[in-house]
Amino acid sequence: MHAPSLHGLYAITDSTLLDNGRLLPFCEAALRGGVRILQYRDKSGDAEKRLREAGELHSLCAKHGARLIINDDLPLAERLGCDLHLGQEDGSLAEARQRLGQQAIIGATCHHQLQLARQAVEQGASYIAFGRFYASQTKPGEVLADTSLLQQARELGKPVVAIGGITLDNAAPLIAAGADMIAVIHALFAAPSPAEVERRANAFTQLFS
Ligand SMILES: Cc1ncc(COP(=O)(O)OP(=O)(O)O)c(N)n1
Ligand SMILES: Cc1nc(C(=O)O)sc1CCOP(=O)(O)O
Ligand SMILES: [Mg+2]
Repeated sequence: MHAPSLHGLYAITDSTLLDNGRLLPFCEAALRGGVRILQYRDKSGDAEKRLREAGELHSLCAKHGARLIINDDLPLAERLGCDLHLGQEDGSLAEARQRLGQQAIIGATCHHQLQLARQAVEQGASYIAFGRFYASQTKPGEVLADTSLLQQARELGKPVVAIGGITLDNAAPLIAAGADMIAVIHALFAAPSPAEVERRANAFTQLFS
């Protein structure tokens, strides 16, 4: 597999928005629209469903030259040979790096704190994610991150992700401030059809050119 480009639109799935058979067609539309990093984020706790869906998405991503990042679940990432995203309460980054190997992408949630990002880099994170930048429908909570954080985070030498309430209308200042990737759920997948997901993915992707 060629080296991944940690740049551009980072799409994240949502089990509510993508239920009733929408997961695969909507994700394939996002991939057609230019997504090269897709995160499987499922909070159901249904291990059988998670294994099946993640496996299907892994094959789909391979077909499109994209990477599949599993949220929260090191054993699932290890089993499928996928990449991983860990939050502050999701286990040890160092252990994940040791188990998944040097080639794996392992991302870390750093909220709005550079100190968390420094620690994550020391423990082997491939990218550092900050948020929320705007009010999020998916994950309501205080908006604490701002664009100056992105500029400072660049000095840590790892790709920087911005997340939280990002839409086509508010993404540009984050990219201008130094976000290498913008991670999006609602503004991408709360769409009425795969065609609209593809159009939105394409429009987000264009913001990076
Ligand atoms: C790219 C990216 N950034 C941040 C998060 C949030 O991770 P976490 O804080 O562990 O919260 P959950 O997503 O697990 O609810 C993320 N998933 N992806
Ligand atoms: C999963 C997640 N983590 C966040 C953080 O701040 O760490 S915000 C968020 C939800 C992102 O979804 P949307 O694009 O719909 O706002
Ligand atoms: Mg988590």
